[in-house]
Amino acid sequence: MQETRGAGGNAAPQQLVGQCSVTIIHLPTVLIALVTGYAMLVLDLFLARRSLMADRPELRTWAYGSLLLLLGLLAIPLRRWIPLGPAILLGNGLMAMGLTVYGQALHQFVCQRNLPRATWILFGSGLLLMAWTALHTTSYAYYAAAASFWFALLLVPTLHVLWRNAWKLEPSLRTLSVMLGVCCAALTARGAHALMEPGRYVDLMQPGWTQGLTLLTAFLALIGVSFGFLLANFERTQRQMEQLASHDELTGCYNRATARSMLEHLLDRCRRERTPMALVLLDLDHFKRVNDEHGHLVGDLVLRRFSEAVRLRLRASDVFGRMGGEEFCIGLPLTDRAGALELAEDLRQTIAALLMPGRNGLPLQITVSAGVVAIGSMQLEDLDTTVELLYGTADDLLYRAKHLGRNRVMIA
Ligand SMILES: Nc1nc2c(ncn2[C@@H]2O[C@H](COP(=O)(O)OP(=O)(O)OP(=O)(O)O)[C@@H](O)[C@H]2O)c(=O)[nH]1
Repeated sequence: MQETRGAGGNAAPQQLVGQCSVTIIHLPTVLIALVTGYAMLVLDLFLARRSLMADRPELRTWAYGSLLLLLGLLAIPLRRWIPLGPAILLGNGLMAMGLTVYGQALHQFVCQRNLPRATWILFGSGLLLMAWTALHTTSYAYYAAAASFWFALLLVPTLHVLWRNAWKLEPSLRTLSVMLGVCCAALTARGAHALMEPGRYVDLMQPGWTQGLTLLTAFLALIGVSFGFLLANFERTQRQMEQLASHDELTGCYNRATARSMLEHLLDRCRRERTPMALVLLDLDHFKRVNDEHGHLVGDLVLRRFSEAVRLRLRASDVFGRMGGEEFCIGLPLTDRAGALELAEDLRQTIAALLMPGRNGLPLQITVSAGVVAIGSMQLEDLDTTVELLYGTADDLLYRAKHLGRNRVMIA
């Protein structure tokens, strides 16, 4: 920023007031700062992409969007050497393409969908409108207004998707949405101002404050959006790694180690609160046959469908884990013997009634056997009652259920 000082750069402050001094933003400086900022951003994104983002295609898309914006900014000085119309068309075309690519990356990240086709149509129509403006007018104010409204409109579908979904996803997306809103507002203000006061838009480098302020705000907000997007990607990667460490990838249940420690916590809590609990061990019957006759892919599908059906029947406080292969366990807080038996029997019937698509679309049915152990406050007081012991008892009961012909529930 600098101050215009009228005639005589060393004028005293009183004189400045008399001469109505105006604070301006020095646009060449702004441009150099923005180019430097975007160059660093592009470097950061391409480096982050190499180290972390082999499986984050959205970040790769974002890196290319930033590169397009950088090239668009670098194209601005071309106005010195080539006619204004083509120079503006090239620079603004690259920037608009960069914003559209940003929209594509955000759509992929937020809702796993591509940008609506209407946005690409908007991009193409805007390019045609800019070309028409270049042919029919030499007024920079019209270029500035058309480009600003075009850029702002290109952001609207992405803003819409963000406002609807960002609050449920990674926290960084919230600040990102606000920054994108600020960018859109700054561009709209610039477009409106250019139409209302064309005299202030004779040239991009014309001294003044509105032109510089709106440009600076829009592009700085976009840099903020980019860092928000990087952070959101890191947050998602971290969440996915935590999920992988504690959950079974195929079924989404807790894995064996996590289920064990959750059951320990459950037992401790029930012991402290003197409330009953139960443990159910479930094992699919003749699962080897399913694999042999229908193939492993169908076997995997059966495991997924089975877990979904069980999960639907459970409460949020129940602990559902895959202990290995086709064996699952359920920890039931606040559940006595009768309640546990009712649930296990209910699950057995639900699974027996499930129809799944087998090889060549043939219907496939499976059954499950269960061993159930329930403990009340008496057994909880006995410190020898451990998860190991409960698990061992349920396993013996499950073995008996298998031995007696499968598709049945045995309870202690
Ligand atoms: N498709 C698939 N199969 C699995 C997976 N984990 C274990 N299995 C298979 O599950 C089968 C378990 O077979 P068994 O232990 O003989 O048990 P079963 O055939 O169910 O017999 P019973 O338990 O006695 O009724 C094996 O063929 C394993 O290869 C998995 O993640 N996906």
